[in-house]
Amino acid sequence: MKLALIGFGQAGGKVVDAFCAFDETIGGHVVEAAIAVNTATADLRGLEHVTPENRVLIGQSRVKGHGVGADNELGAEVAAADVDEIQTAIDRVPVHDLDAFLIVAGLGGGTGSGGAPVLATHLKRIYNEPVYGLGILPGTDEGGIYTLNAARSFRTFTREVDSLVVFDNDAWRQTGESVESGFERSNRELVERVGRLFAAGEVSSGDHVAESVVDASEIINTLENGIATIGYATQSVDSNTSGILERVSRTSSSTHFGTEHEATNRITSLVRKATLGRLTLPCSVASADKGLVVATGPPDELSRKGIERGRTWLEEETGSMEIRGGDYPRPGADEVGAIVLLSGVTDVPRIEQLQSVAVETKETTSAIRAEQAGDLESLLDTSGELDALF
Ligand SMILES: Nc1nc2c(ncn2[C@@H]2O[C@H](COP(=O)(O)OP(=O)(O)OP(=O)(O)O)[C@@H](O)[C@H]2O)c(=O)[nH]1
Repeated sequence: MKLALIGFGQAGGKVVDAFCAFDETIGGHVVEAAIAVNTATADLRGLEHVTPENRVLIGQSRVKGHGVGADNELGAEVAAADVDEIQTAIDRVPVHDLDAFLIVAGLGGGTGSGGAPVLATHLKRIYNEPVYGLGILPGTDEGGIYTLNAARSFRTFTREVDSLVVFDNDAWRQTGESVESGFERSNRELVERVGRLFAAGEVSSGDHVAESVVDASEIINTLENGIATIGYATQSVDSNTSGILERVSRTSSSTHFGTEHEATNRITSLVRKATLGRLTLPCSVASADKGLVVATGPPDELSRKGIERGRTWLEEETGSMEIRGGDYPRPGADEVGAIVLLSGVTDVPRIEQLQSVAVETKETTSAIRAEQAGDLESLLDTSGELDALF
């Protein structure tokens, strides 16, 4: 399906940039427009795939292009004040070709954390197309202020979008990695999942169209409310071998049975792996309200029976009757994959932990501020011996 991507803040811009690069690599044709919004000039300058006219600097009169320094209330204020500048860039997007907007932001900082929910409210007011969010949670070691920002933004962003796909930096961190290379790798993992999911609903007329190909409306119907998470698993197949097997299968029914059986089992097992492996936001799968199973790979590997079995298995795991399934054929691909989208998830330990640390941070910060005000007053107190100048 066709998306207008809007990256808000540094993380948002970088992820949109990586998304565009990935979309080009796989020929996904998902990105109809890519816009980056920031309060920091330097962050916008670093982007490669967002055209200069689609880089929108906001809040110049307040922060002079230096960012909002993790103050997300200021981020929200600046976004509300300059929303017309963002709209000018969106006005250039051919909205009639769009299936949805996707606003991407790191929720721990200031600009994206505060600005993304403001933009979501604005877009919902103007357009009929769904507005999705892609929110990145900070690592637990980033400190109280990032956690507090993320918890407050998460609450607001979830309320303002049609669905918030969440990526937890904490769950995707690897030991021994520098922050920068860690982000680069996480961003690749993130855009691979989100990019392939949306590309599945964008099979163009020239592509091989399978019988049960996923349609944009199935993604839209799955992403109807609340919080969403994505799982992905792949297995290599030798495209030459699969071609040979297909040729052999035409002449030998037992080989045909063997190959089909293998393809069915492969897809079913990949659906399980994608669901039970690392999700973009780890959660209890049973709490999902809706789901979508997409099998991707060379057309002759996409067993309908496998998809159906995977779909039924996910129905049992979630207890939901709204699990959709389909395929995304990629002729010539050398691997088969399963993408699992779970939406409306409600049992998410990481969110509960984020919220309780945020509440603690808020209480501690207020106590420190009150104490500091008292301490300063007593430091300046000269028992009436000295007067202030004015
Ligand atoms: N996954 C991922 N997370 C990132 C990346 N860059 C920053 N983050 C996370 O995003 C949060 C910080 O948000 P930023 O986007 O840097 O901040 P900002 O929105 O530009 O806001 P200010 O810098 O305060 O003006 C932190 O929690 C980081 O962990 C990235 O490239 N990938």
